[in-house]
Amino acid sequence: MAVRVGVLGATGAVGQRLIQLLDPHPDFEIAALTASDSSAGKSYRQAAKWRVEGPIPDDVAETTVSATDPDEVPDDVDLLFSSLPSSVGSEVEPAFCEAGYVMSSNSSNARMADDVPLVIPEVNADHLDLLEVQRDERGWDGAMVKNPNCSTITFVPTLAALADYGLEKVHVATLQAVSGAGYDGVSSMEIIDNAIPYIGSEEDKLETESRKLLGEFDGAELSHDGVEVAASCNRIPTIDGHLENVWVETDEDLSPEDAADAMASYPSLELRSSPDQLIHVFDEPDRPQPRLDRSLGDGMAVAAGGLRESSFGLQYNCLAHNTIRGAAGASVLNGELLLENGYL
Ligand SMILES: NC(=O)C1=CN([C@@H]2O[C@H](COP(=O)(O)OP(=O)(O)OC[C@H]3O[C@@H](n4cnc5c(N)ncnc54)[C@H](OP(=O)(O)O)[C@@H]3O)[C@@H](O)[C@H]2O)C=CC1
Ligand SMILES: N[C@@H](CC(=O)OP(=O)(O)O)C(=O)O
Repeated sequence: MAVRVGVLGATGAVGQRLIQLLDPHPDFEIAALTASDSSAGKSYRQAAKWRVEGPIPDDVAETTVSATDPDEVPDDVDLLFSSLPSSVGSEVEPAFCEAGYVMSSNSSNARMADDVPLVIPEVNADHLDLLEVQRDERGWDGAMVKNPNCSTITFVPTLAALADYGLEKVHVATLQAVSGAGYDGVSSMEIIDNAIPYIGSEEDKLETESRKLLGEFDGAELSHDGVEVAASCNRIPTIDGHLENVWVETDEDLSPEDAADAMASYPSLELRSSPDQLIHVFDEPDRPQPRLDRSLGDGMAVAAGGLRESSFGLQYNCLAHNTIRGAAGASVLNGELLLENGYL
């Protein structure tokens, strides 16, 4: 029987992607949609400005949107996907977990909390057991797992593939699509014929979340990895797909050929939304590119290319679809991991 799920922030850009992924999902059934008080009481069709490709699923379109309040979500909903603004998430997500709901959240609040697992299933699925510590410490029947920032999700799988060579220092420069800022985030006058070398708080997220993801959980505590990460984040006028330039210094010698093998053979998982191949490695020096490569693995794969030696160690480019692998798809994958691990 399908697990009954709800979407918090269902009318937003990421909420719409969540609905696209959850509506046909064989293990999940959408049973609640929430948004702000101004949307509550309206049908989803009235409340949401639907901006993703394809129509609103019929059953979703006529569902009444609720306020984002634990009392408004039916008790028989077992799993919530949250795509709320982080300022709202920090207020309301803990209340849902306290009320007994298990939550897979995409919002950035609490990602770095010691007792909150920050998970990319292919990289650190074992961190999910931090939920036992979380429940002990917070006295929750529910639970909260987070996925990382979309730019973090793009480069961390490639680092995980190289971890056996001993990661020392990483430099990463991003070229981020406008959808990452949300529909109203960057105006056309700002971004057309332009690039903006600043995205608020983004660099810190890449530098800190990556070390948490690559850290070790000993069953009681999570230690962050010691790799040094420096990030520079830029907004460019693509619609979807974050492209990143990465330089990696390792303890052991690492040739571009060995790095390509390590990435191409890095295992995917057998969760429903896992891509068959997690990291696609291109031989062509001008790939990956956002428009051509963001939909690999239905938007759930990572692409890498341009692997070469540089005076700062190995250099390469990587790419992922920011609103699928980097946001909604990442939350769904964590939901599937929660299901597989008996948390639902
Ligand atoms: N866009 C992207 O690519 C990515 C976004 N994220 C993160 O995901 C989250 C959502 O982003 P995005 O979908 O772009 O944001 P949007 O602004 O498009 O959507 C926000 C959603 O939250 C609801 N909401 C806003 N204020 C409140 C409130 N006070 N109480 C309850 N619900 C509220 C909105 O409802 P209403 O329609 O009624 O206003 C809407 O459903 C953010 O934390 C963002 O940082 C992460 C990665 C990528
Ligand atoms: N800041 C990201 C999107 C985002 O909302 O990230 P986060 O989930 O860390 O808030 C971007 O601009 O592309």
